[in-house]
Amino acid sequence: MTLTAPPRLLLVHAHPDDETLWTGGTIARYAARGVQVTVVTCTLGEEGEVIPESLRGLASEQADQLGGYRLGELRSACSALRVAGHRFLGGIGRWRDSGMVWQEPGKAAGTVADAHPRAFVNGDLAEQSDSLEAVLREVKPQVVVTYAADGGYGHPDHIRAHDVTMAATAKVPDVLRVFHVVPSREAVREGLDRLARAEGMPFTLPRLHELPHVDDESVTTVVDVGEHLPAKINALRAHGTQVRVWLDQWDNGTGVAGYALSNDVGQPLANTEHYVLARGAEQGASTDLFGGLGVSGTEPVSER
Ligand SMILES: CC(=O)N[C@H]1[C@@H](O[C@@H]2[C@H](O)[C@H](O)[C@@H](O)[C@H](O)[C@H]2O)O[C@H](CO)[C@@H](O)[C@@H]1O
Ligand SMILES: [Zn+2]
Repeated sequence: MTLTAPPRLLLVHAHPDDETLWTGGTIARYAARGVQVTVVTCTLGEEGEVIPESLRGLASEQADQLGGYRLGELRSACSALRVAGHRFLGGIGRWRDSGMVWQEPGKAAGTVADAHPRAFVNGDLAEQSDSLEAVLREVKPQVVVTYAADGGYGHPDHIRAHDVTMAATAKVPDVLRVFHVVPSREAVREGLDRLARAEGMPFTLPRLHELPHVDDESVTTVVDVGEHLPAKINALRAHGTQVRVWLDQWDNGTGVAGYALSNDVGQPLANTEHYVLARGAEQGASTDLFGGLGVSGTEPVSER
């Protein structure tokens, strides 16, 4: 019997919670198919806001212990999604959450956080790219996922994660495909319509233009994650300082699910996650990150 190594997927995310918010269904889907999934997180999320009143003392401007707490949330979420391996870029604590960039009239863009000496966006891009390259050469993923050049919604750490990933993967030829995870306009629109019809959602219902989204013509790959939404919901719940989950009649399997971050803006949970192929062969990639690569072991176990 010849043993072949399992297919390998590696995802690069900026903060603890992004792996689930952006790609939780995809991770659960491929892990369930025997794909070895590795998540690289670039910071500990130290500058995040804190939803539960009882935990607000952890915030950076108080005890500054949120990073350590979010480490525990991340581990629980990775377990719920069946992540096989996790790394912090440059090792745990190397890079700090840079904070959100804000623009006050007459003031330069930036935050107190991004003046921190370890702020991710202030780090040396070459050092950061070398760190990721080392992980890529160790893990040897066929497929890598990160954000598009705008970071998905403009957060400076997300933009830097994109830059680091594109620089590192360009130096590792064994990476057969690089995808950018993107918010599909149609999926966001349909999800907001579902939330609008549901009763009792406790969040502010935004309009489409208030949520990040891309034109669906740019989407190359639509991954069906419907059967893995329970795992994604459990992982979202693990990130309790950052996310609140709302389920409407979910137990009958046909309900409506949504979530909100600390800004209390409702966002839909969709049955699909969407990608733009940034590098590699497009043939076969329309519904499967590994489609057409001839990498066995990514089809459902029942179909083998
Ligand atoms: C999903 C994500 O990237 N979250 C980041 C983000 O958090 C948001 C930020 O605090 C914003 O000001 C809030 O309105 C929003 O609700 C938050 O989700 O930025 C944080 C600071 O860099 C980061 O820790 C968090 O993971
Ligand atoms: Zn983030």
